[in-house]
Amino acid sequence: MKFEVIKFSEKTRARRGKIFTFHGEIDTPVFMPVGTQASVKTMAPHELEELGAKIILGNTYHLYLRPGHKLIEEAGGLHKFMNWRGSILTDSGGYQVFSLGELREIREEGVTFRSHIDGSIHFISPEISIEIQNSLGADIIMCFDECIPYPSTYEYVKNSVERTTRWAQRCKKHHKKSEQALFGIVQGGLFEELRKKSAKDITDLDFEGYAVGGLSVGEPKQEMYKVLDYTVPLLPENKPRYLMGVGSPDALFEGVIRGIDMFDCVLPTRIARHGTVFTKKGKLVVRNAKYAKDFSPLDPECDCYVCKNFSRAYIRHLLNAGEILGLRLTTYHNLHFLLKIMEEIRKAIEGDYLLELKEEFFKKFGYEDE
Ligand SMILES: CC(C)(C)OC(=O)NCc1c[nH]c2nc(N)[nH]c(=O)c12
Ligand SMILES: [Zn+2]
Repeated sequence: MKFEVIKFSEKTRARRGKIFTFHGEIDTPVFMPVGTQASVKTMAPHELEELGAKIILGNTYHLYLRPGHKLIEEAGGLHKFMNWRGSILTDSGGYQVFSLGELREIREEGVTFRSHIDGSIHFISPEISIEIQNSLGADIIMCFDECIPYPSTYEYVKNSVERTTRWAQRCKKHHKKSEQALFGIVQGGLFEELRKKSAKDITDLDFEGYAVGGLSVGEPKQEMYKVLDYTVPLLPENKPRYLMGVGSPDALFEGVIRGIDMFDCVLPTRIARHGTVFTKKGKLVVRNAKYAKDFSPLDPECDCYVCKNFSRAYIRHLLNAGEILGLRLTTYHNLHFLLKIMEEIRKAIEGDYLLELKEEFFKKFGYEDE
């Protein structure tokens, strides 16, 4: 994997860059749609390509439990199995074990947990996580870390961060496949001293990219931005920076301005399935009765396939009738909306008007500016 910064923004820490993997070029800053179980829910690969998605996420935890990483390896790896021609980043399972699996035990060696699917008992260690990600064959893989719950005591966070660093060391030692780039993950909760210690210890291990983990876990957004203000500058300028689990429109702008290059979030696809879509003028709950006879597009300012061909009334009907097409149309539009924002952000960095774009977007979307 190669990363190039093409342009530094003058008035912010934003950067316009390019990541080169075996599966193509990725313009940054980039939003990565989440395809947890080898599918970005309701979207076919050709639709993701139409939308301009260049990299998607897969999850070690889910794919290990079902259908199994060995099966996917026999299929020729995750790209082949799901017939996705772009790039893939797999998360290490750390976060998912803590949030989905019924956690049984965290030890230095690794984590024992019950599967959320059938209750069977499993054990994942840094080494096993790397082996699973090697079998899946993603272009970018993540260290096995503990995503610390919020809120947590200083003591708990300190011990956890130190173990996450030892786990990162074990991941680096165990990772042999150079065609897969291994990223380190910085933790530390909301404690500045622990974030700085984690950033130093993880960057000292020298990875191909760095993620900021343990944010967007329920803390106030302003707290998250503060952590980024003092953590991101400690990460090498010539490596990609990835803010995990973050992706509401405002957080994308705030993260880019603070020097983040990569984002992932289930939000756009999840709220789509619940009938909420993004528009330039804010969120719109299209399954709401008030749209029963609204024959205008989801977002009159949107140029996506859905907004050019279908009305709010029709999509509302589909959702209320439980028609799967409804989920597909809201998902397609929300992904277009976020991918389009990232395209506008990339252009704004190139033209040095990122802050003006943010101002205009926030005002129209209805975000009260801080
Ligand atoms: C609650 C949501 C998912 C919104 O955010 C987070 O949990 N944010 C943190 C996060 C997301 N994905 C991760 N993967 C790993 N390995 N470690 C992490 O800390 C995280
Ligand atoms: Zn649209």
